[in-house]
Amino acid sequence: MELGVIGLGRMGRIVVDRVLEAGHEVVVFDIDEKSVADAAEAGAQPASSIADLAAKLGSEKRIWLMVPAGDPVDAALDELAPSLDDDDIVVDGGNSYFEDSVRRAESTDAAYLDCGTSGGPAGAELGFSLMVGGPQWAYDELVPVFDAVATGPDGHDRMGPAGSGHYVKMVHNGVEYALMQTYGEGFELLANGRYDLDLESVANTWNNGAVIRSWLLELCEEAFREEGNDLGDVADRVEGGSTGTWTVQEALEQEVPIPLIYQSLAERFGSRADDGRFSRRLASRLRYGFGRHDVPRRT
Ligand SMILES: NC(=O)C1=CN([C@@H]2O[C@H](COP(=O)(O)OP(=O)(O)OC[C@H]3O[C@@H](n4cnc5c(N)ncnc54)[C@H](O)[C@@H]3O)[C@@H](O)[C@H]2O)C=CC1
Ligand SMILES: O=C(CO)[C@H](O)[C@H](O)COP(=O)(O)O
Repeated sequence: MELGVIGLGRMGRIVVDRVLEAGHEVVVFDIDEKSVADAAEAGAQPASSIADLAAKLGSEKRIWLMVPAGDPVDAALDELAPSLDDDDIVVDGGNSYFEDSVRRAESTDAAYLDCGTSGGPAGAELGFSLMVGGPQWAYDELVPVFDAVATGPDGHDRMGPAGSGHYVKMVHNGVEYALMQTYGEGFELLANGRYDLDLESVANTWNNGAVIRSWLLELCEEAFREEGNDLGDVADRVEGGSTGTWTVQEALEQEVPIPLIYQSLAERFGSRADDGRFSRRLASRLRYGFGRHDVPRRT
């Protein structure tokens, strides 16, 4: 198969590498020329613009967008629009708001797949977990690409119609916020409690057989190993928040109580007052662990 990939940052580049590795051909574009040159060196065919990428793909285009959510997705779709028709397929693998994806699916001539992507840059070696919404035929057609980008055939599935992939990913991120918050609180109590504990050792011990073992807990272990028992200069400031905000807004609309997820989001907002809470400093460092997001540091 031949796949066009637009957006070659932390995530898009992994899509390119994994699809190439599986033996497919890849045409790439990014507004950053160096990213295009780097991907070309890895074996992809470079394009000089989105129109050029579409032209290089010929008929029955399969295109994966991995650009930041919001305006960049609409900008890319606007540029693609003159080249698309109903036997083409566009995948949005970013963290788009699900209602935007429904709108885009309705207004794009191509079949549109909204694909929630989990695993982060740090998960590249294993492959991602992909939650896909949109037409069944388009999902079926792209199974070889999803097999390559995901952990394998079990790492992806069609969730339902347009919007459902990004909806499931939105809720996934709400869960992610709450898990990070609860690990943060537990370690904050241990850090300030009765015993002088080695927190890397605690995390390691928990990761070996404990009920609460998980990848996020492995990333806690990594954070203590790399930053030190007191998290060094990691600041009490947790960035991000859009996907958690959408989750809470949706829960309010559906009248579903999700107090833990709401409280985790509130903690992030509270962190912007910078009063030095350990739990939030750990949450911030974990965002680097899985997503390679910048860690604000104490000055
Ligand atoms: N980093 C993470 O842990 C995860 C990120 N995501 C989502 O994946 C998407 C991409 O994220 P990252 O790769 O982390 O971001 P990134 O900032 O590392 O890369 C984005 C890339 O898109 C390019 N770009 C921006 N506008 C463009 C346009 N109009 N045309 C072509 N290229 C354009 C940028 O130059 C950059 O190379 C986002 O929606 C993000 O929320 C999803 C799951 C995990
Ligand atoms: O989707 C992700 C992980 O699953 C991304 O890392 C995302 O950026 C995290 O969300 P936020 O920026 O709101 O913390």
